[in-house]
Amino acid sequence: MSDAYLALETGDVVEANARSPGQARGELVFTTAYTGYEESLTDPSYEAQVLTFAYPLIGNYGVREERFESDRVHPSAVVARELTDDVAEWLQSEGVPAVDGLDTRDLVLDIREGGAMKVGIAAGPDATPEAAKAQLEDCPHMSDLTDIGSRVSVAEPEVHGDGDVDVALVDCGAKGSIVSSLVERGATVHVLPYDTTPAELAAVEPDVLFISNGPGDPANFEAAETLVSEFVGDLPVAGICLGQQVVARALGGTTEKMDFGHRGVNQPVLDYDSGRVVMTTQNHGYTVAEPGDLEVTQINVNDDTPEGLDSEELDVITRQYHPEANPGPHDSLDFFDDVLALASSRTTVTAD
Ligand SMILES: NC(=O)CC[C@H](N)C(=O)O
Repeated sequence: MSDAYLALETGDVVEANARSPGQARGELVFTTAYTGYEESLTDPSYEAQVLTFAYPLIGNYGVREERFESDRVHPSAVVARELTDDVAEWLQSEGVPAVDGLDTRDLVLDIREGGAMKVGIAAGPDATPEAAKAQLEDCPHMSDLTDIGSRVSVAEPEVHGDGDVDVALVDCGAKGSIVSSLVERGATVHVLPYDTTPAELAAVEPDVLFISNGPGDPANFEAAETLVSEFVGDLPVAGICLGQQVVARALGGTTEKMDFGHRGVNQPVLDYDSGRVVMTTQNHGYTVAEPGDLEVTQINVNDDTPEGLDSEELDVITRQYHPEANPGPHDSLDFFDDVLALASSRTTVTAD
């Protein structure tokens, strides 16, 4: 007997098994990643979304904290064909509803055809279809979550590492492995709140301004956009995922919502300069539509959307995918070397 219900925007109610009880709502998205469930579930970019795993078995190598990208689970609920007990117990302890035992192929086709949509979920002994529908009715649009940054950012600045290059990482929901990728390469990383002001940024005396990944609509990260507009040209600027979108918007570009986005660990990206295609990890539902003052240097082979933007004149480099590769292929880790090289060459030029 089913003890969980998913109410979809299509009007369908799907029955499932409750693996972690509770009620939730959010934007229903899917990832095709077959590994990396610990990293995905702790990625702050999934805040306010309900994450469906297209791969049928999730949890077959346990749950280990070393692989977490932040200190909590961010999707508001989790959907899979089959969750192992390890993952179900972890989600229960985090109070995040989870369901399995449904045909996730159908759900993924619904999302591919109808686009990312709202969902309401009710799971557990008292769950009813009506409760799931009530959750759906209360579900806001992603773009209406205007202060989503406050749910995922540090409240106070933090410093990590003790290197020669000072990176100001504006935390719009940063993954932990972005910080560690920079620290491992010899940076001091100043993790700053998403609403940092230009004066607060200047006080850090950074060598590079780096805008992190993060959840929701990039249009809702106006403070970060202001930082880029104010400091570009004076400081090298880098960004990952939401960071690329914010940087493009600050430099005269535009962003738009995609139908169902890119979420997985095998998204092919063509680099125009080298002619090489690399495999990348991705998690985004918005894309840069117009790059403004930036040049598109990399594109997604599947749909030609911009994956890398650059301005040699302004010392800007950004990536739409996740070069920190947690989880996922390590093909693009050299992005972090490129960012730090930009900062070091700037330091030398200024000293001369
Ligand atoms: N991983 C991210 O930074 C996601 C960026 C943005 N929230 C999007 O969905 O496109």
